Amino acid sequence: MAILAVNAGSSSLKFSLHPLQDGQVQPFVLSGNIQGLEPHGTPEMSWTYLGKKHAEALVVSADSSPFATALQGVRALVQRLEAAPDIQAVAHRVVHGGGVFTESVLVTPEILDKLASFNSLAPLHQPHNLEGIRQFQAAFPELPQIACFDTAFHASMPEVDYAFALPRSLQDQGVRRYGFHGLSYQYIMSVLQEHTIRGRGRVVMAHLGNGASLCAALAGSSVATTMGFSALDGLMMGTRSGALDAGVLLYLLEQGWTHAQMEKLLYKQSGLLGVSGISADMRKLRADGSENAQRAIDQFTHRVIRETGALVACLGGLDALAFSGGIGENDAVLRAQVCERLAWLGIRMDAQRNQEASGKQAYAIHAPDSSVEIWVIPTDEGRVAAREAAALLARQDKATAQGQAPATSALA
Ligand SMILES: Nc1ncnc2c1ncn2[C@@H]1O[C@H](COP(=O)(O)OP(=O)(O)O)[C@@H](O)[C@H]1O
Ligand SMILES: CC(=O)OP(=O)(O)O
Ligand SMILES: [Mg+2]
Repeated sequence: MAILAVNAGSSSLKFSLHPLQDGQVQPFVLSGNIQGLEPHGTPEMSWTYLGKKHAEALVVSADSSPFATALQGVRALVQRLEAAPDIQAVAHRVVHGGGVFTESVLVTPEILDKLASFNSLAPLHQPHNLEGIRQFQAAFPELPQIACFDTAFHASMPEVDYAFALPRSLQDQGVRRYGFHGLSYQYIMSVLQEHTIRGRGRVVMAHLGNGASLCAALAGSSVATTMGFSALDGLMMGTRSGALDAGVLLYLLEQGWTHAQMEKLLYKQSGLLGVSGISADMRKLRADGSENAQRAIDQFTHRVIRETGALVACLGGLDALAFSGGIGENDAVLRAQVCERLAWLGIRMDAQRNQEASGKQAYAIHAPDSSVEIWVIPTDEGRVAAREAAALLARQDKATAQGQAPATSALA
């Protein structure tokens, strides 16, 4: 038996198949990624199955889109794998659970409708997430589809952090900070706590990928995060602006900008791409070497430093800092600059270990005299989604067994 995890991110579709042993989720046997999902893009699917690497270009038919083709590609792949364990459920990363879903749920048509009402709060993600659920439901109608929420990890945030300074009536309508990347933070936290007692203290986790955010955790629970009501707030990202003075939006409205133009600007034309005018991809900017590329990188780095300082203030100090996401896991220069500028906290990085960290599992990069531990932890949102799904199925089985118990004893 196994759980298939599907993670439709803003720039890629990731999938993984996790066998279950005695109800416990094992590391994946299949792991893959599809890039090229932008409109008119050419989806390229690459995957590793039982340790062997494969790649395939997917052909988008005239009546389809790159994203729908990608989902069909994953479906077809899992159906043709040889010796694959039977899939027991599909676990989907769903970015927005609003204030309603604070834990993973078995998807029903009513739940799907409710989740669709959050589409405009995460337009780069939520429609993709839900399309994934619909496609897999149609392809495998006998399998439970389980939604696992990015927002759920932040349900522990205190009101003083999640409330905006707006009239209470708006908060009652759900206008508040939710926070995202929760599956990633849940994973990073579990690995950190496995490796160090500091994971139970004051921790800042940096998920720096195409979408980027920071989370402050105390004793393993989220107490503050940089993303807000939508996945636009906080850090600068690949194509998203991050935190922006709301006055800019009022100005643009006054200038006649439409909702669609503003949405495109904030979600797709800003961030590293907008500032550099070159690319949203940190690797390309590092390789570019131009002044515009450097300006974008410097701004990105500065925002990470500035927001880390704010979260450390919320925590009243720092015991451990963890880097993750495509940039956090691989960009040693960014990690070094962030740690250097946070030296006032007693942070000391081991330069050699920082260079060695990329590609390793949970690697400590602090120097022996550092008062803060620094870790690089490759994230695995799929594994957390699979764990969530396995736990939900186990709870259901238990409830069913308990429901049957009186009938059994009555028979006896
Ligand atoms: N070696 C590297 N150095 C710097 N940045 C990298 C490296 N490898 C990947 N990245 C960056 O990671 C980002 C994508 O992160 P990822 O977490 O995979 O994205 P997503 O949010 O789609 O899951 C891109 O900006 C990419 O350039
Ligand atoms: C919430 C979010 O920004 O997700 P991603 O990093 O996958 O874009
Ligand atoms: Mg991501």
